[in-house]
Amino acid sequence: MAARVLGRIRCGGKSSNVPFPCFSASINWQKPRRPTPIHHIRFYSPSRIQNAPSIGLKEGAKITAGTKEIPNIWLRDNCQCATCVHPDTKQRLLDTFLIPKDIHIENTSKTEDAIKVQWSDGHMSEYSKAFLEDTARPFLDRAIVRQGMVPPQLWGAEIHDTLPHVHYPEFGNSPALVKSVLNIIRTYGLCTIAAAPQTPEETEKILSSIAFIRETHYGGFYDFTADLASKDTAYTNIALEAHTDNTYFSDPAGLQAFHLLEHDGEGGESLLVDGFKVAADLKREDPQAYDVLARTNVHSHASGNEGISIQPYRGFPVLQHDPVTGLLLQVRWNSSDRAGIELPVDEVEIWYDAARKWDALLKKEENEYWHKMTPGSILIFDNWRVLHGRSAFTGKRRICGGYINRDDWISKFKMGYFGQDQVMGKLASG
Ligand SMILES: C[N+](C)(C)CCCC[C@H](N)C(=O)O
Ligand SMILES: O=C(O)CCC(=O)C(=O)O
Ligand SMILES: [Fe+2]
Repeated sequence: MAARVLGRIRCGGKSSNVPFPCFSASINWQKPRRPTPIHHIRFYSPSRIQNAPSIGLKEGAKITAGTKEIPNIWLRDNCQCATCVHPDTKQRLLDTFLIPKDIHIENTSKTEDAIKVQWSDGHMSEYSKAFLEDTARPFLDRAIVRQGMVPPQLWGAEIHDTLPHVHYPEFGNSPALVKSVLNIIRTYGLCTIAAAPQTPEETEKILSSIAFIRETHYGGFYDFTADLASKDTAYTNIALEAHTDNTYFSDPAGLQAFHLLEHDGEGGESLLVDGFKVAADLKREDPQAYDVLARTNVHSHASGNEGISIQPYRGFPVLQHDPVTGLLLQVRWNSSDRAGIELPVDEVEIWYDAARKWDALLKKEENEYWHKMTPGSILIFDNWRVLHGRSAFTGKRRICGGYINRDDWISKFKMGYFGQDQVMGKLASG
């Protein structure tokens, strides 16, 4: 039976009898109903938030939010009481598919900021007004807490004069330090911890208080010089153009940290570029090139080390957007680690033309922030937004630091910025 079902699956446009199902893009259910709307680069701005939809009760006992009727199955499934959601683990205890298909409201009572519902299956639920209001907000507003969005401050070379930083002696290694650092990074894409202890041990402790440090084929917490300990140009003294790290991972590290511990030679200046700012420039100057970089998947690899060739499970565009809200979420750019471009070979020039424009903007003097790192100053930046590089150098140059996963630092950021109650309150409806 299973074989017959598989046999009907279309594979690469043809019927296939292979025992492994493979799905081609021509299968209808895979097609989005509308093409992805990335014709606009959007950044979240609080002024865009619309007024809360009004919550009402409709004849036939339906709860309404604005003009929308909230389906009873959704409401019952998202009851937040202690028998439906485990109070400690916050996981659903309710078996959704035991809810009768014809579940309906027997009775309601309204207080100032909540609605109590008596269900036809005998259960009682209470929904806060805020919870119900969120259900009918536009997707972009609903994504704010979930995606930890704050209005970004875009910057160029002028950030030199006002480099976002916190002063370590003011905080020590405390939760307040982490909270301030993450708030700054979420806004600017980077933060420096000034006057920090100049040891790898203390640097590791500070980074670990954000979240655990990611292990990669380079190790965990890193402490490196130009000795080719790993076969990657980072471990040489040659110049590195602006890039994001880990383009060869399916899930590139979210944060990256550098703490220069020593340098006794010349050069080795650090370069930082705000990828979101440059994306906004490209969008304005050449929307078509922007679109090509947003839609063309590119592959990447890390293959220098014996027995290793890391490649992501699929190609990703240079400018990665949320398919529903259109928000720019991630920049992936490392020309050194680039592999295949997912276009028919006779069409790849389209990508090169677009990438050339992007590259030229990245290299504009007004977008490049150059500085020399010094011991005691820990630089932490958002590797999904800010590109980094360095000039060639001589002498011994030693840097320590680490990677932190995107989901882990955003979790920490959200808990600090919005607070546990808001984050939990938006799980179902936000
Ligand atoms: C940071 N650390 C020294 C560990 C490694 C650097 C790896 C650099 C690599 N080409 C990339 O772009 O990801
Ligand atoms: O040496 C530097 O300043 C940075 C090297 C680099 O790009 C990296 O380690 O990811
Ligand atoms: Fe790098």
